[in-house]
Amino acid sequence: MNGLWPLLRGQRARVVGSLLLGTLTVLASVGLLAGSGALISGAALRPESLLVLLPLITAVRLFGISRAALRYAERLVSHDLTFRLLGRVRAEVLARLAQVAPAALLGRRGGDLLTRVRSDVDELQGTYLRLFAPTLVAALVALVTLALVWVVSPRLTFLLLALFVLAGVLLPALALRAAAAAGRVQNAARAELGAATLEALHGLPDLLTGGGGPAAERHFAGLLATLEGAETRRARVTAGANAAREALGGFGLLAALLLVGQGVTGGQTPGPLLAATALGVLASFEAVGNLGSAWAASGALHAAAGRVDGLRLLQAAVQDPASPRDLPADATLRFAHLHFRYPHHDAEVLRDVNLTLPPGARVALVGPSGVGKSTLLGLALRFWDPAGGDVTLGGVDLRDLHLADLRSRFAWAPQQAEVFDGTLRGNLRLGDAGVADAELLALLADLGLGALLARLPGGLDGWVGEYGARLSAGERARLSVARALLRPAAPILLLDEPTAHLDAANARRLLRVVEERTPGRAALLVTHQPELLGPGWRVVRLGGLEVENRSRVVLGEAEW
Ligand SMILES: Nc1ncnc2c1ncn2[C@@H]1O[C@H](COP(=O)(O)OP(=O)(O)OP(=O)(O)O)[C@@H](O)[C@H]1O
Repeated sequence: MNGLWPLLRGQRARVVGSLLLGTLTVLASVGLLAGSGALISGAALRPESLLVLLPLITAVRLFGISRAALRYAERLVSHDLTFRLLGRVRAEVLARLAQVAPAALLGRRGGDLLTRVRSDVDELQGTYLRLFAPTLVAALVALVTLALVWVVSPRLTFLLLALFVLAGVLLPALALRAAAAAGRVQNAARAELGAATLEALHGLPDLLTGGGGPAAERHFAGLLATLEGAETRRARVTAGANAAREALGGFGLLAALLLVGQGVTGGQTPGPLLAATALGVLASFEAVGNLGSAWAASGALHAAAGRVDGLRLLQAAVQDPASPRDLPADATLRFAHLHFRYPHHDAEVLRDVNLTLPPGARVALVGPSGVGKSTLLGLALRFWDPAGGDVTLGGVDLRDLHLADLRSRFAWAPQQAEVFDGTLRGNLRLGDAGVADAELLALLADLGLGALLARLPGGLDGWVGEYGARLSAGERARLSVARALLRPAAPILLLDEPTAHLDAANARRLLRVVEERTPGRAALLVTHQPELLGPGWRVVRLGGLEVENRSRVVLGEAEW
């Protein structure tokens, strides 16, 4: 349970309250059954003395009513605790993902991340309800039951202790061991199924048209068979353990009848205690029996905690400085003798790159595919830190600036334009939440998206679909540029191939809009179509045609 205890930090009052209520609920059940047994046999043995039984009648009623009230109160407290726990874990995990993105998340499978963030975190919400509460309540109930039984029959106490250990510790431990391998297979198959489903849904058109359908079907059939096999093996173990536990409870009942019965026939024990003890013992197994499922849950919870911790422990590629410097007023961006290689890669992507982007400058970055143009923009945004040389803003090293401050200086339109499943307006307002509709409409018209507005049912309220599926690639790219243009406070625009999906007329139009709408702001634009640029642009070639020479930067040459 070591890895799971920290989840409960700061919740001591609720944990203690819920444990007390849970224990009292089970003891009320034990009291109800034991009291009823004593009452019935008392009434049968001495029907004439009903008055003597009055306290017992009251106690039985009290146990009956209080059991429901206690259970209700216990559920309120424990569920409140559970939801607090879930809220905290989810917030922590999402905050961590935001800190380490994008570098630490690249290369991780989306489906696996989704399973961790959703299913594993959901699983962890059961830490208290499914593991801690039943275990601790069972221990407390067992102690109280053993103490009460000791008064009636010390011999029965020892036997009951042995049965409790068997039913609550040995049996679950054996069951857990027997089901462990199946549990591991089940977890792995579930994670793989989640990832494969997401990938298959995403790539469905490619699978259908590229003939990959049968292979994908076989993969899914294999995974489902593995999952089903593992689930069946676990279910068999659970069924066997449940049957054995019931048998132990029945054995406890028989032992109580036998041992206390001897006392009753010998005259040392009052008759009504026979039924009271036997039924009380049976009721106490309710709590001890729950230990089996608690143990079974413990495996899944530990696995989930491990996988969630895997996210919590992700190392960010860049850190916020301990004492950040103030943002400089000057927005000159400079790469000086820059070297960079991606983590876990030997080859340098950028080697001795020098480039200055003064305020208001327009620089177009060109060069062969894969030479590192997008990477350079990522370094300006400090997604990674350079391996050598430095990147400065207004003369201040980026590593000395608060990350949020630094990124507030850039308006970025990435190469893969990210469009969220929502309305056109919602997507545009990511750039500026307060921007008026009239301004949005004017910008869309400027960018040649008037036809999209007219076509999309609902106009600005029109739904763009998942990842902008209802838009063309060129429309998505222009939407992304519009978003960047709607961040007027950012003095530097980073535009990564915004014209890649546009025809020449629309591409020229987009570049003209960028120029007209960003007076005084600098722009670093990655493009493979420098011939479309106006005269205000300085073209910089990153690398030569040979990959070996790709670090050579030629500044300001009129190559086209
Ligand atoms: N996250 C990453 N991890 C490892 N290598 C990467 C990563 N991203 C890019 N690369 C590699 O770094 C090199 C530069 O990639 P980059 O995307 O910067 O090139 P580019 O010049 O923008 O290319 P293009 O013109 O095709 O968009 C490529 O060889 C690419 O394979």
